[in-house]
Amino acid sequence: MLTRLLPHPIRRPPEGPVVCVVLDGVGIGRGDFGDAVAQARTPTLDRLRGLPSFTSLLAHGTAVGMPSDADMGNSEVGHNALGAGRIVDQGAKLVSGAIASGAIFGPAWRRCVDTVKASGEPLHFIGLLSDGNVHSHIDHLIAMLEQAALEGVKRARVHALLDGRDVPARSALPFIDRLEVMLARLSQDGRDYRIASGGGRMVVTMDRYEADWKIVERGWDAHVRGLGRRFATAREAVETLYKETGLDDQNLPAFVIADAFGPVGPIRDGAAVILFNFRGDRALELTRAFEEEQFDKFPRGPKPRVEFAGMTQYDGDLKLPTHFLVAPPAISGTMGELLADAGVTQLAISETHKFGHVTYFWNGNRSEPFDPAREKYVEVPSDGPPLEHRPWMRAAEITDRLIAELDAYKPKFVRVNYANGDMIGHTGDLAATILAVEAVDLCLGRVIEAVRVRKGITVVTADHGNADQMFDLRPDGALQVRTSHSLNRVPLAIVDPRAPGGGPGLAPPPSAGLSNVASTCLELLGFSPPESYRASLLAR
Ligand SMILES: O=C(O)[C@@H](CO)OP(=O)(O)O
Ligand SMILES: [Mn+2]
Ligand SMILES: [Mn+2]
Repeated sequence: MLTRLLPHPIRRPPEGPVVCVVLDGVGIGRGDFGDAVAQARTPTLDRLRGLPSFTSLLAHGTAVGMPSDADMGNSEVGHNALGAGRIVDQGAKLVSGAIASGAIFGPAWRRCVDTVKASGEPLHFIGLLSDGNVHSHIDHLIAMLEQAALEGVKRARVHALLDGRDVPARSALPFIDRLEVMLARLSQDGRDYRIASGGGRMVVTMDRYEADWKIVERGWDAHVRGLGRRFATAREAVETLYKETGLDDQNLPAFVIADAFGPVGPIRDGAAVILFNFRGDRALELTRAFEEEQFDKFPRGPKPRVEFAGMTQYDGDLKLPTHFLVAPPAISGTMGELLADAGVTQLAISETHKFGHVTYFWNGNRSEPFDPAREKYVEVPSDGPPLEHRPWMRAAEITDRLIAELDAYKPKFVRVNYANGDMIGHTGDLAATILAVEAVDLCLGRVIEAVRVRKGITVVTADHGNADQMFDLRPDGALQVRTSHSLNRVPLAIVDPRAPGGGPGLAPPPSAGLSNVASTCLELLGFSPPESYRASLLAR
């Protein structure tokens, strides 16, 4: 049953809105030359640091439901924690737990294995080949390959998406080598296990929020139809493409592995396909291509009649995919749902790259509004790549629209995501990332002022770090460009012009993290947070 929000005994909501601003990928770094946030000119952030209502929050590891504190944060777990007000065990943890207990090899796995044992077609695995633990983990793939061999599956094919975004920029080869050793070991006793296709995750298969279906089409052509440039091995593909394009893993073009008989692993009728990514945003479009009868996003060709399973269910509203190996994190009673139930109008706004972050992730991996009459979701269309050529992205347009909606739609609660620190941080381009942070700071200043004029409160935070750490120190002492998120803490500031000093006093509980923000926003809106939520950051 849904908890009802009750009025707070003492706190009164402001006359205007409460606006929660998520500066995606803007953490608190070491202030050194590799910290693009520290290097940027940020008068607004500087001002926030001087408020009594400024603190820092944990945004990685167990504080956001990851298996360990060595795991960095990411947008999914960060926005889940922000929206749900609790720490929920996340995909990374649920899947490794399900492997340890064997629960992953349940009914959906059975269907796949039985299908290929009956047809003689291969069991196909598609997913991100790294140990980033943001979308996937290579250990999960290897555990499933071993189990398949144990259960007598004769043929398996891996369609390997190259990462370089949650792991070092050119780290594909060690992962490929590790997989090849495993595949060679399993290709005995009449078994035939091989890599069949692949490509860089940002250009092949892993699009999100329908930013560019071409990306999925490239993957479909390579994985399903066996169409694309042919190589004898994945190592040869990657080495050749490095040399020819100069690109890093995330942007390498698609490739197909072929032998004397042609492509080794097109996906044909009678096969089974497991999408082994556990995170949904970049898995949903390929899932739709496999599951939807009517499909017009790209010329799919005849839909292969295959048994399809996702690592988990990626969308709880759309029930996609139908079959999945591991039950997704159960996240209900998010602050969006409670506010909708209480009749509070809400606006969620971002540009395409992060649109689902403030809707789908914020709402516990559900894409639909709870009450369309009281919620407005605004997507500002993003630019195409290369994003580092436009580090300001759509920050100004988001800000224009947000301010316009404060008067037109008059929402009581707003959540907005600025993508720049994260999306440009992922390119590894330090100069562009400094500009990205400056663009966001300028817009943040505009938002705070617009909210102040309308007698509202602004809450500023971030979902994880990224721009705050643009280099890693390698063991040999050399610097290496860092394209992945950081493990740093993130800022939290509340601007409430009613309070002396410009913001309320804070009393953050020990190890306060992103999951403490929802209660804080609910209190600022004049509600008592539910018992099940983590404590508010406000001093009593
Ligand atoms: O781009 C993505 O998919 C991830 C990194 O893998 O970034 P974020 O969690 O910020 O969306
Ligand atoms: Mn993010
Ligand atoms: Mn990111």
